[in-house]
Amino acid sequence: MTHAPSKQPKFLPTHNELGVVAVGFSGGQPKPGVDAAPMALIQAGLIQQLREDLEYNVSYDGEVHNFSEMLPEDDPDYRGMKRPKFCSAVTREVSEQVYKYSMQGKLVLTLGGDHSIAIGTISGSARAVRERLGRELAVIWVDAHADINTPESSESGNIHGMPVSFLTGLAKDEHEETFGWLKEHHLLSPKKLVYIGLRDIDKGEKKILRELGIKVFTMHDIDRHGIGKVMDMAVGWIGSDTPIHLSFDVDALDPLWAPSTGTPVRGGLTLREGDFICECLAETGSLVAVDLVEVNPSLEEHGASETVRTGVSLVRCALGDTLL
Ligand SMILES: NC(=[NH2+])NCCC[C@H](N)C(=O)O
Ligand SMILES: [Mn+2]
Ligand SMILES: [Mn+2]
Repeated sequence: MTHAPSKQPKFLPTHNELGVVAVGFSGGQPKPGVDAAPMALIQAGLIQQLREDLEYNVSYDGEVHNFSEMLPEDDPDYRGMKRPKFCSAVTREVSEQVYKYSMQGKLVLTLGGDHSIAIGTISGSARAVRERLGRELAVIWVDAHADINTPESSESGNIHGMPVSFLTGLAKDEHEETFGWLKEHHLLSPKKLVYIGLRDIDKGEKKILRELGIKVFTMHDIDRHGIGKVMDMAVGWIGSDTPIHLSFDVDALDPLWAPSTGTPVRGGLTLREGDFICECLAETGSLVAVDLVEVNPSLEEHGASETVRTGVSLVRCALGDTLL
């Protein structure tokens, strides 16, 4: 295994074209405020830093999309899911935006929003990577949670706890307006998925993770092996010849570093461990997309600026800031 930073990315035609999608969406869970995260991150200087310090050529339409025009008149619970039509419509739109940037050979950064938006980001990049490169996408999902409930296994009905089940095809729906738009070319193989940081997994999710044989590095594994070894194993599992989408839920970090998030869980990653995960993935040269989700500046307000600062740091590291 080599740790040499690759200047030329493996799956992108240039090293500095970045497409940014700002998704002010909170409908995958009940707490308002997570929709304000993209603006908070941008106001903290994220995009400016990506342009000026990291020298990315950033494509960004200057808007945080809140998708209010997509709010359905009537959106009753369906199969236990809350706001199914709204989530489906928004993620479908996000999928198209990510797909377009990715087809242009740009690295895609999506700022959420709650984690349900990964239904859009990952389906868009999986499809683009298939069409542009003829390859299957791998996903590194960094989170306290597995977010792999099916509508039926979920105890909360919150769709931000379900994205991975829709993305792997474990959950499906025949109706276009409730995720039926997800087609084969949008999907991710469970063999190409690696979790890091888990520590709050629902009973039903444990069963699913075991049955699908998904690679999981829990906080216990990180304590046992150290984050360095865990990253070697994670990257080794994926292989050096596979495009990678990083989906980073800020609640993977300990609430000490990221208190302002909807479902905090104690006993998480340190800021350095989080940054290190991002650095290792930047180092692979295989990243094609990055999501940062679940920053909620209206929760634990005294910690909001710290959480935003953490988010900025994670994104900078994923985009190569700390590589020589
Ligand atoms: N993206 C998140 N923060 N997800 C938390 C999910 C919590 C719980 N497992 C649920 O399904 O409701
Ligand atoms: Mn989480
Ligand atoms: Mn999550």
